[in-house]
Amino acid sequence: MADQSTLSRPNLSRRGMLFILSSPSGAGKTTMSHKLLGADEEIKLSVSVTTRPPREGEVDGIDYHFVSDTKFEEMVRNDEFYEWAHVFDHRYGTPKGYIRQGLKEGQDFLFDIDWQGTQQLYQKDQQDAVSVFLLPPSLAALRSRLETRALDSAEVIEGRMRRARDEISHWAEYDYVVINDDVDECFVKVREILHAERMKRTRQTGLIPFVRELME
Ligand SMILES: Nc1ncnc2c1ncn2[C@@H]1O[C@H](COP(=O)(O)OP(=O)(O)OP(=O)(O)O)[C@@H](O)[C@H]1O
Ligand SMILES: Nc1nc2c(ncn2[C@@H]2O[C@H](COP(=O)(O)O)[C@@H](O)[C@H]2O)c(=O)[nH]1
Repeated sequence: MADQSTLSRPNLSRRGMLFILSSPSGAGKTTMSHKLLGADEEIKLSVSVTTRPPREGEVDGIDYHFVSDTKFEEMVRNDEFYEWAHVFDHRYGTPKGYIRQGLKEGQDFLFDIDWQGTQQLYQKDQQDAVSVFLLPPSLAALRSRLETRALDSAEVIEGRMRRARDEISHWAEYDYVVINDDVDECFVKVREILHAERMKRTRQTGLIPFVRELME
């Protein structure tokens, strides 16, 4: 009979992480999020609630929970958000839902949120938060990405370019900064951060049996 110890792979147990991606609009958070979610089964997207109307191709419940102003107000009154903020002309928020319980069970969550939301998450739960700021290679590249994406009106794109300076001014508040010039290279870097952070000693909550025995 096979030795049981060779059948199960020894693993450390740990708390989950709040893995945050922020950037000026158009720098590539959604692109990186989709790649991470496709490549890593251990991380789940925190689906935000927004009063912004859906863009072409966006699906309610998958990309966002799209709600009216009245519904968002009601959720604020009922204290249903982990964090929320005004971004551009709309409101966006992270529903509390299953996050606290998930973290205890070792579930990692991916957040595509702005600097205001990031600050609020750090105030609530500094130990579990890891933040990455994505920078475009230049402002010209950022504009070109928003125009090529072709999902927002010229007026909205101008508004987002005006807000870019404000968003970028918060880059130093983040744990990591990565330039998204080449998509694949940027993805490798973001994934390396995620992998390294999972192994951080301070996140570990349990020792594998032989280490525990040694420590007793
Ligand atoms: N490294 C890159 N090189 C060229 N184009 C890119 C790169 N990364 C992303 N893009 C493209 O730029 C556009 C904007 O990317 P994306 O939607 O991921 O940005 P975002 O930061 O999520 O924006 P928003 O905050 O508005 O949701 C998309 O069309 C995407 O395909
Ligand atoms: N503070 C929060 N910011 C959020 C949340 N969900 C998204 N966002 C940010 O809003 C802008 C615009 O997003 P878009 O989808 O309209 O382009 C972008 O910076 C997102 O990161 C949230 O729950 N809280």
